[in-house]
Amino acid sequence: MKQAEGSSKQNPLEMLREKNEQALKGGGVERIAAQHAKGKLTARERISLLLDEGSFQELDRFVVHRGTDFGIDREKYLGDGVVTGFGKVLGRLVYVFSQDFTVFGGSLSEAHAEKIVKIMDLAMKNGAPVIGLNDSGGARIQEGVSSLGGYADIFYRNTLASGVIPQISAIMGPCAGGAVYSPAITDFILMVEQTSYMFVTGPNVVKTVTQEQVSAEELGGAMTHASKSGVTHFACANEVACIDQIKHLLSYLPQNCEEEAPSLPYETKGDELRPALDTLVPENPNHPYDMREVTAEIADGDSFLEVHKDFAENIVVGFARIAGRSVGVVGNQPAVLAGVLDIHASIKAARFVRFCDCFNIPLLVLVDVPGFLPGTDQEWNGIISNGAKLLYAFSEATVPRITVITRKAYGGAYDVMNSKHIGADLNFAWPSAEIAVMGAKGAAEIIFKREIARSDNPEAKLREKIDEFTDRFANPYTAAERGYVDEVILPSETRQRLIRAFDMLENKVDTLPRKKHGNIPL
Ligand SMILES: CCCC(=O)SCCNC(=O)CCNC(=O)[C@H](O)C(C)(C)COP(=O)(O)OP(=O)(O)OC[C@H]1O[C@@H](n2cnc3c(N)ncnc32)[C@H](O)[C@@H]1OP(=O)(O)O
Repeated sequence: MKQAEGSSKQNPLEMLREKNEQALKGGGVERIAAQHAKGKLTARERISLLLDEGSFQELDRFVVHRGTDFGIDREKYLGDGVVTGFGKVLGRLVYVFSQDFTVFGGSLSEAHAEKIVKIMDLAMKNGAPVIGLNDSGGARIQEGVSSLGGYADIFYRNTLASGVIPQISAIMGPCAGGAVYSPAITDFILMVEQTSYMFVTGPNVVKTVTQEQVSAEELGGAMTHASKSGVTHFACANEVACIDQIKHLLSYLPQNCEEEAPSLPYETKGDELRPALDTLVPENPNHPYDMREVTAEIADGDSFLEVHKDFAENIVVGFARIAGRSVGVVGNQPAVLAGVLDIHASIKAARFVRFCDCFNIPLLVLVDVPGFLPGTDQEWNGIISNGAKLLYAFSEATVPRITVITRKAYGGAYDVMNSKHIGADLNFAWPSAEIAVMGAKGAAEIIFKREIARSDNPEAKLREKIDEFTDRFANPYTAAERGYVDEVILPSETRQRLIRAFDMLENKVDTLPRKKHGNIPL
């Protein structure tokens, strides 16, 4: 379009070009250089890595803040510290917001919040995941309560969207104060090692209040939250790895709660037997083995994506494919604490089970559990209500659910770990399975206490009673006689059975009693 002769009005196309150029600069070249110097990418660079090339449609590029206090009205940046819009990841629609630390430290103003809310509302109406790339100094200090209101608007939507569309948060810089509660409500959190941190109160406040001296990294860095608190599901070596992980994760998930997860094409070549499984469980029931090896044998190729890898390692959770189908795997891990269930393991698995159930992802549960962890620490910190979370999560899940008992299934933990009694669809057991109230030694010591004490040779008597108990209960057949186990199978045939079983359960329909919502023991 030509500018009218003699007119001082700027050519409208030129004006748009200039505005676009200005918006792309964010907080300016110096701040971008400072961002790069910290080993961080800019908001826009992150989006281009995440989305399929050319698929990004930005919204609200020219939004500016409306603050007036402390001279902030003299400093405005197009976009106001967050880049928002939609695009495709591996050909599927996603909504994204990416906070721009170069503009007021990515802090959240009322306008910034409105941009995020807009894409969240669109995502809800159109049934597609929201991905938040967080890099922010939190509430825009100059805006006061408008900013706090903006956060609450987001928290509210995070909650309403929970279980409707997948929500994924990547933490790629600071995320402090109340700001942490948006990611915390989302389904998965990923953090970048060394450049990101999350805490409700930072090291300075901690020092003032508790006199503890702690660095930001130690207090709320990626590895801290991956291993100690369990707040983050993935700790990533760098931003590129983090974004790759988001894409990988999305490939297992449906777009929303009404859809099925995408299946990859699969054609059996008749080679589903896995002979290595026949010798994987050690003969000595007290010797460990790695449940991840079982998963690797059962799943397609290297499809197992472990979630929460460094947290509560006595239970393993993650996504895998079986004959192309996306499944959620929960497995006790005999290689760590003998696979015992404790508070953290129960919480970790319960949240994962609930995610899978929200999003129609069938569950495969691998059981080798000696029971719940004893001790004052566990009791005083609530193993009762926390263990109940896992029981509740399994009991409530209506997705196809299959259990394979590889070895121990003792006591209450047998019931909890997706037993038939709490609604599992099919339960298989390996011949090495021991389904009993407790281990043979503990059981013999209790029920034959007097007989052993009276014996001339208590040690030999105990041995005899252990053998007697082992013969009677340390096997899968008593449970199989009652139909609590549907079939005792050869370990090598597990994958074959699972392919068939998940196929059979493909059209499963199950409903819960009508209610507003249940009351999970939080
Ligand atoms: C419901 C939510 C409630 C909350 O969010 S409560 C939390 C409120 N936020 C905070 O307390 C954090 C305040 N910020 C900081 O502590 C630090 O800026 C932070 C995030 C650790 C980053 O430190 P540095 O990497 O050294 O960067 P810096 O301090 O030079 O900041 C870069 C630019 O960003 C600005 N900034 C950071 N946080 C801000 C905020 N919350 N509101 C307004 N502006 C903020 C800061 O002024 C600086 O601006 P400039 O580039 O010098 O113009």
